Amino acid sequence: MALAVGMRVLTRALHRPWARGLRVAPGRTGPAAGGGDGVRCFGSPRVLVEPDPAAGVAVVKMRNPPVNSFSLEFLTELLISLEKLENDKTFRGIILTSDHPGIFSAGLDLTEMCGRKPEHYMEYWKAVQEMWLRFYLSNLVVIAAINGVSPAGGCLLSLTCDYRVLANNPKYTIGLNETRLGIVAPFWFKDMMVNTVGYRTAERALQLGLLFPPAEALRVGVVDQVVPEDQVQSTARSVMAQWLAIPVCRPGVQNQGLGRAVLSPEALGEAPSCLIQPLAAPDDPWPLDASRQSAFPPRGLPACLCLQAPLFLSLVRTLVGFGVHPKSKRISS
Ligand SMILES: CCCCCCC/C=C/C(=O)SCCNC(=O)CCNC(=O)[C@H](O)C(C)(C)COP(=O)(O)OP(=O)(O)OC[C@H]1O[C@@H](n2cnc3c(N)ncnc32)[C@H](O)[C@@H]1OP(=O)(O)O
Repeated sequence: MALAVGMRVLTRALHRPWARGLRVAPGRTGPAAGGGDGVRCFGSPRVLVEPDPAAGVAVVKMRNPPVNSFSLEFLTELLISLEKLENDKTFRGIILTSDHPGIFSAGLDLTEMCGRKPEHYMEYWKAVQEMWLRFYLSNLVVIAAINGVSPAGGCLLSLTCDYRVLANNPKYTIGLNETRLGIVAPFWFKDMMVNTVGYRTAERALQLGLLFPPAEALRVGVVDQVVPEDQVQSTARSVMAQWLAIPVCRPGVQNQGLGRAVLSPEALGEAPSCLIQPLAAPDDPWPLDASRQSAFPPRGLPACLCLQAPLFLSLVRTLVGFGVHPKSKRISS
């Protein structure tokens, strides 16, 4: 299904340039609807924040219809909301969830990744990395209340969180399914998965592009808890209370060398360039660029998803040499 949707979205974006600015839902700007107990919600058109100052917690709801894909606008608004909460000493934790039960997030916005100028890819990719780094390194406790399907980038976002609660609905699959779209998950996606589920499970999951239904997701450890759909929020709240009972939970974990293993200072320094340079340098345009698709058409893949040779090499390195990347060594050591 994901492959079919990927093909459909990419084809549409390539053939209908007017559709590229789609999916912006009008929403409340600035201070929004009043929350419970007289506390006001705030946020932006695509991100709703429901603060609970008494608990020191804010619920951050993604609302970028139809599928909460990571458009540039959405990523920007999400990061602004995170920053606001981090700068407000009232808050120590956030619960990240979707405003549209059924879809947590469809991941990267496929229309941002084709038919655009190289500068756009650069900007978009930086925003994706920024999202990953900022959530992963946030000084707030972040609990994911996953109330819908969560493929690819949606899964990555949840992997940046300290704890994942998934609603028990067989439709709510989660995983890094990039290979099914004919693209390769960047090494830092892979590293996050390795950190979470272990080497062998991650290897198989990424190679086959597995999307795990809840029971399986719990078994392999992609999520920490599976609960009935109507208990996702309350469970996330109780888990949060547990975390906030620890005086220095997030920094404490970092200091113990747990959980944030991927991000050594060198990795942080390298992260932005290692993907942007190979993918968006002037002589190496974005691999999904329609004008370059003929260079490497792997058999069996749709033309709109064909990979360029450099990316193919990277794919081979990921799939065949899984674990030989220097950052994998860093994780396993
Ligand atoms: C080459 C280098 C690349 C490097 C990047 C590598 C890392 C990539 C990470 C990613 O995240 S890639 C994106 C992966 N995402 C997916 O595989 C999800 C695809 N979508 C789905 O499977 C389904 O849409 C859904 C999320 C399960 C929802 O299904 P539902 O039946 O409820 O809705 P649909 O009718 O399928 O979709 C509604 C609407 O939304 C559009 N859409 C879906 N996904 C995306 C997306 N990721 N980006 C942009 N738009 C998306 C879909 O086309 C429909 O649009 P319309 O046809 O209604 O206009």
